[in-house]
Amino acid sequence: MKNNVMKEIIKEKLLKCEILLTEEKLYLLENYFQEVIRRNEIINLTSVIDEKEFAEKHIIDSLYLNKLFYLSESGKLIDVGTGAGIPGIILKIVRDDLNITLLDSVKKKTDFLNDVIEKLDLKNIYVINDRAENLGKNREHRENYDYSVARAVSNLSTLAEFCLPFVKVGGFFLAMKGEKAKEEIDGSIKAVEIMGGKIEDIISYDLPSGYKRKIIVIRKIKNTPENYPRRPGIPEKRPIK
Ligand SMILES: C[S@@+](CC[C@H](N)C(=O)[O-])C[C@H]1O[C@@H](n2cnc3c(N)ncnc32)[C@H](O)[C@@H]1O
Repeated sequence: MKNNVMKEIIKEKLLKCEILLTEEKLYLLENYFQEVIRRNEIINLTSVIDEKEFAEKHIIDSLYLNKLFYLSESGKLIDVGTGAGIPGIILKIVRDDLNITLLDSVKKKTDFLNDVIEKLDLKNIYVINDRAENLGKNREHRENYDYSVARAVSNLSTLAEFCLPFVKVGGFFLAMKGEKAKEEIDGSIKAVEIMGGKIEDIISYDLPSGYKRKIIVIRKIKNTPENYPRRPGIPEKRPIK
């Protein structure tokens, strides 16, 4: 079985980034990888199926969020457009204390996430099948999280409308982005402001093979106006400019 190979690959890459994990956590990460690959034959979860690439582009990238940004103990986090559970499932594996909600609009993906959570016996993690535009209006979720995160979902202007309504005033929206983050920031200033956010920091890092990544840290400084997010589809069709 390839299991141990993946565990060693993850371990070696983590060491390069000075991230130390217990054998138990490495085992869970390896099992998560196996589950994604197995289900990927039936539903399209990721185009990254090579072990080394998966370890770096998905696992290490998600763990950098935990390494570089202080996520408070027992904080509540929502991963918007989580897909196969990235970064949400990976964060949950290393952070028992965080309360994590995984949101995705595709039912096949949320079914997969529920299966994985059961198989890996993860606790304090919840899955919701809905669109961000709908859930952001729901009183139980609106301005109810310390953090919202999103990776590879949309441009930053649209993401501000998807993600900031979930965040309490004083909390953060963390956008995981690639090299072109600067251009995206320029096009999102108005949307961030309208949604009640303020760009506070841009954290840059390189993955072990040199891929350039950024975390855009947006603090929620005032409530999101009631009329946002707009109807499903509108934030993507007509991003605020
Ligand atoms: C390219 S995938 C990225 C998945 C994962 N975050 C990652 O980094 O691999 C984008 C995901 O966002 C979801 N998505 C797109 N728009 C959404 C919306 N308005 N509400 C909820 N989920 C959405 C899609 O279903 C898809 O699973």
